[in-house]
Amino acid sequence: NLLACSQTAKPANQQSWQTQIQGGSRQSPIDIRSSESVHDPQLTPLSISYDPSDCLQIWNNGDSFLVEFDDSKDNSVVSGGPLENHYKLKQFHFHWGAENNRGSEHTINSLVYPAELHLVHWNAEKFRTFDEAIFSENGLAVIGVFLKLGRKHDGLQKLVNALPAVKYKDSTVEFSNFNPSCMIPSCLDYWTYPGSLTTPPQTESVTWVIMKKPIEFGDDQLSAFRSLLFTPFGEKLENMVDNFRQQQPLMNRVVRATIL
Ligand SMILES: NS(=O)(=O)c1ccc(C(=O)NCc2ccc(F)cc2F)cc1
Repeated sequence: NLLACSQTAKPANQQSWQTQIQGGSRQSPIDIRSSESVHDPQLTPLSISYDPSDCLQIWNNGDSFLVEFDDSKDNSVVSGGPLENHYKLKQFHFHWGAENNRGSEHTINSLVYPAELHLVHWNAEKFRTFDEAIFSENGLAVIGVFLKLGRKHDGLQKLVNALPAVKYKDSTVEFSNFNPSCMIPSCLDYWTYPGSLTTPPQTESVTWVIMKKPIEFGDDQLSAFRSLLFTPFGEKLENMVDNFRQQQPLMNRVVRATIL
């Protein structure tokens, strides 16, 4: 069992306030060194199919804003690639920085992106609920997509327009008919490795699938992310920025890469 412990010795790159999971051997995020990744010919393309009618609401949970999906049906699923089973989409969220030189959780050869999207799925063939899967081996599959600044992302604008309604922590707003497929890059090449949640309880239940190609979005769209607040209504205003974890030691893990 993984006990969060704040008093263990921390590797140099570990920020002091971050908990270091005691005995954690597969923590996320990591720096992906492309030259050290292993090309695995057995890695097939991901099969991603989302139903926009499963989209329910946006929730500011004080860490990020989550776009939550109805996972009671089997319409929004990912399978294939490194995944043995099909995994249902539960929510997606982002991590970003206060400035453009930081924000992503994973890095590629130490290159940082200004933001990173996480599409969070749970193994509905092996577990009955998301909460059960989150604490189980092979429980979750998270697709990571890097965001770089450039042209405005037309598909994202609908989401950006809804953010002022969830400015404060613990606010939610109804949000429907959004297809997350618009945020998946056209190139389906990816890296994959065994890891963890990047926020507490940082359980080591995640198969990570990091898309090699970033998507583009605009400065104004990133500014809208930065206008959200960590704090609830009535409390001191703290902009929701720099909600990313530091990279963790790779330890005894291999990152595999597709050859598509
Ligand atoms: N950034 S990430 O993609 O790695 C990530 C994904 C999901 C969660 C999450 O659902 N946390 C809430 C939560 C929900 C249920 C539960 F049992 C425990 C728990 F932490 C946290 C981090």
